[in-house]
Amino acid sequence: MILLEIGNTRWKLAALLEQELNFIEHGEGLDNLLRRLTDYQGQQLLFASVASDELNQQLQQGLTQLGMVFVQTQTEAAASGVINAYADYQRLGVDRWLTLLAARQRKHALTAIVDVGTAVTFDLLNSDGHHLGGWIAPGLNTMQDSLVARSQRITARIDAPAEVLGRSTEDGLYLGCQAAVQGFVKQAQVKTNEVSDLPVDWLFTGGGMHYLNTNGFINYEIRPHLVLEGLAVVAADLG
Ligand SMILES: Nc1ncnc2c1ncn2[C@@H]1O[C@H](COP(=O)(O)OP(=O)(O)O)[C@@H](O)[C@H]1O
Ligand SMILES: CC(C)(COP(=O)(O)O)[C@@H](O)C(=O)NCCC(=O)O
Ligand SMILES: [K+]
Repeated sequence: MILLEIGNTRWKLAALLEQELNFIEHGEGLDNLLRRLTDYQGQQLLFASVASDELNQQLQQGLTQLGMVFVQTQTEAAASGVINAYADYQRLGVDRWLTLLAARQRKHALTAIVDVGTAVTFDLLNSDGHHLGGWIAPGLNTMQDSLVARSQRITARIDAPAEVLGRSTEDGLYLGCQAAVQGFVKQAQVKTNEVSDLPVDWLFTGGGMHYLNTNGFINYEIRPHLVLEGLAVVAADLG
């Protein structure tokens, strides 16, 4: 079965073969995705998307044209040993939901999940499988973009400067936004330690995960494909 995650910036594709997850590729844009999927014509596909209904419809049309049998998975109130914290459970992003399902399979312990993508999110899952809730903030590029859009004299750079303090607008903006992401993660650690005295397992995922400074985190893992791992859990339940 083919697994697909549609994030706000990138799609990620994997193949599930006898319960083993094999990452294929990530990319941007629906056209590129559908072109890539021509290699998998006629296969079964399970996908999750945080994109607009319009884009999801275009995707579904494209999948039908490729002869693919597809299922779109959505956030649930409870599944696979995880209980969603939201009163309005469907509003929890399906990518966040899937990271919770993946975390629960891994270990029954207090687990903190940080996804560093278009948004930066933090979610806590306790050892009973209760999702305790979480935080959402703009990610690095989203923060840069918002200041570029809302000011007159600010421009952004894409790649990381080799400095600690910016001596240009672009460097200062990048470094400041990066510090804000890092501060979000540090504050998540402070709050988590307030919630529980127990040791906490940290799972970091998302496009920016490799750039996080993990000093001060003891039990942590970088899991690049945690959302896809969650899709594999759903796939196993589908049978
Ligand atoms: N050094 C970094 N620090 C924080 N975030 C980063 C960094 N590099 C890239 N990113 C973010 O990663 C995002 C892409 O990651 P991804 O997990 O694929 O996002 P999404 O799931 O939202 O599509 C980009 O939008 C970018 O903001
Ligand atoms: C918070 C998100 C924007 C993160 O998206 P991403 O950065 O992974 O593209 C997404 O999970 C979402 O649209 N969530 C719905 C709101 C919520 O989770 O409460
Ligand atoms: K994501």
